[in-house]
Amino acid sequence: MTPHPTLASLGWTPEFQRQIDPSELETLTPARVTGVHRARLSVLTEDGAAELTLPPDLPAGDVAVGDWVLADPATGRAARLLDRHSRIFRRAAGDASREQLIVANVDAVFITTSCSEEFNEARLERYLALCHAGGVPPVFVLTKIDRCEDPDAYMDRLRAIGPKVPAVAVNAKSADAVGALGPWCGPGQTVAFLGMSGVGKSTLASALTGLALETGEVREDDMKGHHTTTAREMLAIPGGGWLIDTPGMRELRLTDMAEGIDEAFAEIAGLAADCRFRDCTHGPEPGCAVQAAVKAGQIDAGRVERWKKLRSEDAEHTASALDRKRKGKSLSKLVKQAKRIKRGG
Ligand SMILES: Nc1nc2c(ncn2[C@@H]2O[C@H](COP(=O)(O)OP(=O)(O)OP(=O)(O)O)[C@@H](O)[C@H]2O)c(=O)[nH]1
Ligand SMILES: [Zn+2]
Repeated sequence: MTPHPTLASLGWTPEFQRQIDPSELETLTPARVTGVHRARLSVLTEDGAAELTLPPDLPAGDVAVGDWVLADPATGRAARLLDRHSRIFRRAAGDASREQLIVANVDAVFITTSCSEEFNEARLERYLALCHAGGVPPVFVLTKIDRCEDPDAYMDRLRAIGPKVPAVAVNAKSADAVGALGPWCGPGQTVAFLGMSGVGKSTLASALTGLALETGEVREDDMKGHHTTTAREMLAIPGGGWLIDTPGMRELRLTDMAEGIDEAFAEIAGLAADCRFRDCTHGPEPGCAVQAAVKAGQIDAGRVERWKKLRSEDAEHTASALDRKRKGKSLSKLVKQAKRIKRGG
């Protein structure tokens, strides 16, 4: 039988403690969300796994795996949602101003890529932007180094797009892989994987958790039997941490992401502040600090082009979503008017 977890081992920190009044703890219990269902949450508390109902003012869409709630054991309800320190989100369909939460309270995201044709700067920069937008520290994980002549060349390319992002190189199938990810998977730490299909995420996730995850399934038995600390979407890492592996995380598409772009391209965004014109397109106009830096060989021209492309895509995305929203509003106005006319009002 697995011993019951402590709050700290579940990822509870002083940051969450500060959000609650000590008197609240007389009746309420902190609980980590391990599954979000239509009207119900699966959680882990110091007493083990439990199911909570949702209060009317807390829709399931506002809660994500990884969140902390205060549970009321008397009613079996989630009484209150605590502020999260990080999240992965995408834009809600049709409304770019609304966030659709994917996961919450993640301490590190492993942006996973391999030493192969799949390696793509533009895509990795998008993943970085997604992490920055949600306040999640990224870590680069380069896989398949055993199949490559010169993994260092790939490491150099990673350093070029994220000089401050920690990077590790592994053979995901070797016994050392778990140790390489260890620094981010200590007690109470929560991690998740991002990356294209086939780069080795499942291989690494299986190695970390000791579960056979290749099939994307965890047997029902494991839920009821001995592994009471293991939920399907938040998996215990022996020796401490937690791996969040939700369908939402797996299905995250790169076109969904927003913001975080200027942080992923900090050195370029910083220069743009020095352009002569405030609305500089960083193209042919005079006094462009970005183009000047390219000419001086201080920044990479390809990277500037990718930055511009991401920013224009982002602007387009936001504009079209706003447009749809406006159209939706005017349509509902028309419908209301029509109803009024019908009623003779
Ligand atoms: N030689 C070698 N093979 C690897 C490495 N990482 C992954 N593989 C193999 O590559 C294939 C795909 O790995 P997965 O772990 O399933 O990749 P994934 O990212 O989970 O892919 P999806 O499940 O489709 O998202 C498997 O056959 C792995 O055994 C590595 O570092 N070295
Ligand atoms: Zn400029």
